Amino acid sequence: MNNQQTATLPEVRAAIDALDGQIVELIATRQRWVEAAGALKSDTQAVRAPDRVEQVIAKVRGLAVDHGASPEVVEAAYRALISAFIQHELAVHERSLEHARETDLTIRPTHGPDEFPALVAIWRSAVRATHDFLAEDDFARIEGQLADAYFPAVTLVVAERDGKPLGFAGVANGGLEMLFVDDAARGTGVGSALLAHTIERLGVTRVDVNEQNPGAHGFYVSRGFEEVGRSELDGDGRPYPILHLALAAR
Ligand SMILES: O=C(O)C(=O)C[C@]1(C(=O)O)C=C[C@@H](O)C=C1
Repeated sequence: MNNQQTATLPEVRAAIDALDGQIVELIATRQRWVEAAGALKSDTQAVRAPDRVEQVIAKVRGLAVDHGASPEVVEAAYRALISAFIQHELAVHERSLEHARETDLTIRPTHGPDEFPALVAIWRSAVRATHDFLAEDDFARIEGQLADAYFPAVTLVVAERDGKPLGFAGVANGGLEMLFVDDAARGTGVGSALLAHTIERLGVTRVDVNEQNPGAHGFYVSRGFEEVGRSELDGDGRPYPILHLALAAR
């Protein structure tokens, strides 16, 4: 093939295919750098960096002119490219946040009665957010028994981040008797980390959930539990139906 003026259509297409190979190779290299940028940024607004997008567009329009390309084509191509890269970078950024959240969590045995007030506060915040079916006097009754009766009856582990307790779980005889996460820390991996710890280290295979708490039910089912039974009344004989879940054989 000699030049664009004398080439046949198959030759033109072969030339375009060869160039696409080079362009995609360059896009792959660009992608690695964009991923590096995503991991360095602190929030999604920084990922989107609209000022930087305009800088890049101005720069490539100038380059287009220098090289005899259409600035409009180059701008349109780059806007599409960057927009796709932003979606990709947002996903990378989110994964790196998740990883950071998981790795900076510590799960440890409780320090004992000294920290029970902090754990009761977590319970209160979690139950207020998820157990709107619970009558006020039942709430007060359970709250009053946590430190004196419920905590001492289980192996109690606490999840903390930066030294601050954010959730706890209690286990007895292979049953997960309690797992609560401070409402402010919901969705940050605390519940998942506590559950994984109690399964892997404390031998949990069973958990009971209030039927009226679909969030908790969904949480356990999505992590491998299945329903094996139902009781009309809770352990104290009150009218809060309980679903019995067990870890499905793996
Ligand atoms: O320069 C950055 O900060 C990048 O993340 C790279 C890049 C790009 O693809 O050029 C991607 C996302 C931002 O919107 C800005 C620019």
